[in-house]
Amino acid sequence: MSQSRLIFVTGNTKKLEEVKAILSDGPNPIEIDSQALDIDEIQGNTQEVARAKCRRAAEILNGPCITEDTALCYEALNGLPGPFIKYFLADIGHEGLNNLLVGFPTKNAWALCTFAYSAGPGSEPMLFEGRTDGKIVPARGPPVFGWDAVFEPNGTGLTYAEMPSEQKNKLSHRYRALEKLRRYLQSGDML
Ligand SMILES: O=P(O)(O)OP(=O)(O)OP(=O)(O)OC[C@H]1O[C@@H](n2cnc3c(O)ncnc32)[C@H](O)[C@@H]1O
Ligand SMILES: [Mg+2]
Repeated sequence: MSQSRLIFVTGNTKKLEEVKAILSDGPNPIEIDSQALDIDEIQGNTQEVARAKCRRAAEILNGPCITEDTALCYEALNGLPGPFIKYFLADIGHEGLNNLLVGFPTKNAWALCTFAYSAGPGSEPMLFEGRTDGKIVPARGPPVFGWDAVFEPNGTGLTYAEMPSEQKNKLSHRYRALEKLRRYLQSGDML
């Protein structure tokens, strides 16, 4: 069994937990080291935000690394709050995230995860996106991780917060992005 290590730069311990669980699973596990750096995030679309953060992280570490950005996008709002979800969640909470959609016929939304990999300072980050479609619902389940309690992936009848972590980690936006990153890293013998 091959074993590889990679540095994941994030200030979010719940993300780190999920990334470790997903990448260490399966026949070709990738082990993660983490660095909790506080990196300024620019304004822009999800790809611009993801690239800028990874570029900066690689400069600070002076070496290869991955970073990740998560967006929650409402169909009725043409994809907003998108990459700004962190600030919406902090300021208006689960109830506010529902109230934003009062009066709109669709509660459809998608969770979008963008991993970025840089081979080191000056090396343009590569992006790996994963998307899970669902809808925004009144909060159900333990309010442990971000907006998990108000997002119900299609076909499950459960919010992310109500699912066992093994179930979320097989259908989540993060899982889908990490499958692409894993294929890239392992196909190119990057690790
Ligand atoms: O240091 P970084 O990696 O940037 O961590 P962060 O917490 O700042 O994360 P983001 O900038 O990507 O902002 C995403 C927001 O969405 C939340 N979030 C991310 N992934 C989530 C998930 O799978 N389920 C629920 N909430 C999530 C997270 O807590 C933030 O409030
Ligand atoms: Mg952040």
